[in-house]
Amino acid sequence: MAGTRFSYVKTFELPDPLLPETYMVLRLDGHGFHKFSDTHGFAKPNDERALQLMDAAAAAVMDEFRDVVLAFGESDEFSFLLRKKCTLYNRRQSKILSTLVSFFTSVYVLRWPAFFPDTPLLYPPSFDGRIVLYPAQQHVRDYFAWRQADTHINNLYNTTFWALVQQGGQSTTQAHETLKGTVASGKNEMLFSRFGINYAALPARFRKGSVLVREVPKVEPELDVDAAGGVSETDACQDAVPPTTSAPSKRQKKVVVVLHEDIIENQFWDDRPELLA
Ligand SMILES: Nc1nc2c(ncn2[C@@H]2O[C@H](COP(=O)(O)OP(=O)(O)OP(=O)(O)O)[C@@H](O)[C@H]2O)c(=O)[nH]1
Ligand SMILES: [Mg+2]
Ligand SMILES: [Mg+2]
Repeated sequence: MAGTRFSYVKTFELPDPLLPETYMVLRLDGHGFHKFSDTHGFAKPNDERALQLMDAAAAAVMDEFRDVVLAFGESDEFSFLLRKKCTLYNRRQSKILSTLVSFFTSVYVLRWPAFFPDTPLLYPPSFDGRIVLYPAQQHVRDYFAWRQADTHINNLYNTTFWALVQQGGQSTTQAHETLKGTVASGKNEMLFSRFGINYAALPARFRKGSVLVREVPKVEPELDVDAAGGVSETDACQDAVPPTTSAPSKRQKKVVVVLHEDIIENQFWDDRPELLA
């Protein structure tokens, strides 16, 4: 259509390049998942199937987009770190954002039946997204620390809240009242003394969220891929290396693994200097 009298409209389309040499963090979040989780009967406070489905969709994003070097997920959100030198789509913001968010959403829908075999998807889920640029390594560290601290705060609150309701017989209004003004130690104590729950013993997935990185598997990957390709905890999400019993060799391929470990302290980052290279 170039050259027609209509083509001037193209000049209204503005470029939206992202600043070069900066870390890109893309965060997506389920739209109206309070309702979506209720409608689809998610377990409270944490639904393992739903969290695993989020992990599977995020792993698929990492398989598709090699510039994504790290992902962190909790609840209905996932954050993706794209490497500093990334030139994907010439760093056009709307192109990167819309493509990754729609890809994630498609995989979420495509894989739904594998994780919820007995629950039909009743309406289409959607995810919003944003990209934030961070100039320094410390910002990236602090960003991911912020999200993991949020995971812990929310999970401790939600675990105590639902224990008060489900085991303690309180109404949701009463449970909110009970928790008003409490600090972390108070909630831990309440969980233990009233409900016999040792918070630290709860699944790490719930307490720490999901951390996805590419790694040469330390052990033979458990190809726990069910009929529809579902993945499970700590597993290879990408094409697995051929089974071997020998030490990792150069021929072994990195795969996306799902971890549930601390990313606030230095250890995680010291072990993986390539993430912030
Ligand atoms: N029962 C249950 N609910 C969950 C789980 N994960 C997420 N949710 C729900 O999803 C919500 C996510 O929070 P938000 O993203 O702040 O809220 P939202 O309803 O998605 O609203 P917007 O993001 O603003 O569109 C939580 O408040 C829960 O209601 C889960 O594992 N189990
Ligand atoms: Mg949401
Ligand atoms: Mg959310």
